[in-house]
Amino acid sequence: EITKEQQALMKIITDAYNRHQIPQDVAKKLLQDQYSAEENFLLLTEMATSQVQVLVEFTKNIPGFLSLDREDQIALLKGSAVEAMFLRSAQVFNRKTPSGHTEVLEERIRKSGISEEFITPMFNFYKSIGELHMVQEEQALLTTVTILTPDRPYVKDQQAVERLQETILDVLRKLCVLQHPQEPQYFARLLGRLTELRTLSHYHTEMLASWRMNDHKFTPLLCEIWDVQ
Ligand SMILES: CC(C)c1onc(-c2c(Cl)cccc2Cl)c1COc1ccc(-c2ccc3c(C(=O)O)c[nH]c3c2)cc1
Repeated sequence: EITKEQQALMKIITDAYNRHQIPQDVAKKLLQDQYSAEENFLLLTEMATSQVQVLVEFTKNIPGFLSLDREDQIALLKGSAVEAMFLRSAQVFNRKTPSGHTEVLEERIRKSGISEEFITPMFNFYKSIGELHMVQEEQALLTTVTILTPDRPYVKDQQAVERLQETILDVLRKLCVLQHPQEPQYFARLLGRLTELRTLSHYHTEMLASWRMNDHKFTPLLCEIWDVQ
């Protein structure tokens, strides 16, 4: 079962995950009433930029992350940003509370210049995440596992990242058994979502290329993290 130090680790990560969220005044912008493709793209760009800032702050709270090589920290952030944002936006879609963000977020994503071939897998993913009914600890740990993926491009000390990731995977596996005793393959299903995230990340690269073809501008932070412009 989960040891004392694993409990402590899970608490640190879950508290950090809940603490670092998009500011409500930024999220509320989703509710404003312009719905042109241009307006939707600008709003989503603002949300993504704010989400990346939140992600950077969250990552600093992952025990051991700041002890990694500085360049590897950057490589892990760049390599996982899109996947972490898919997980975070999936949470918004599967939130039960009538924040109203769910409908407008879906509407804006569907009408922001993303081609149908990417929209379908994207919303299939959101649905498959919803069906997992993850508790918040599982969401926080799964995002952390995604960030600590050793084989991202340009990571030098993959072993160091692997050691950190294995520590988190061990806690997540035990938590899944505790939270879903009637579903022994639940942990495997969670890890299956990480494979789906990689595919979405490849689609995302093409989404960026097609937005740029139509002369869409990104913010400096997004250009840096996504190596565009
Ligand atoms: C540059 C733009 C156009 C872009 O490119 N690819 C993607 C993109 C898309 Cl379109 C889908 C998935 C991942 C990415 Cl990066 C995006 C938009 O990324 C987003 C959009 C929306 C949120 C988002 C919204 C609301 C909330 C929320 C709340 O309401 O309380 C709490 N946290 C939230 C986060 C995050 C990131």
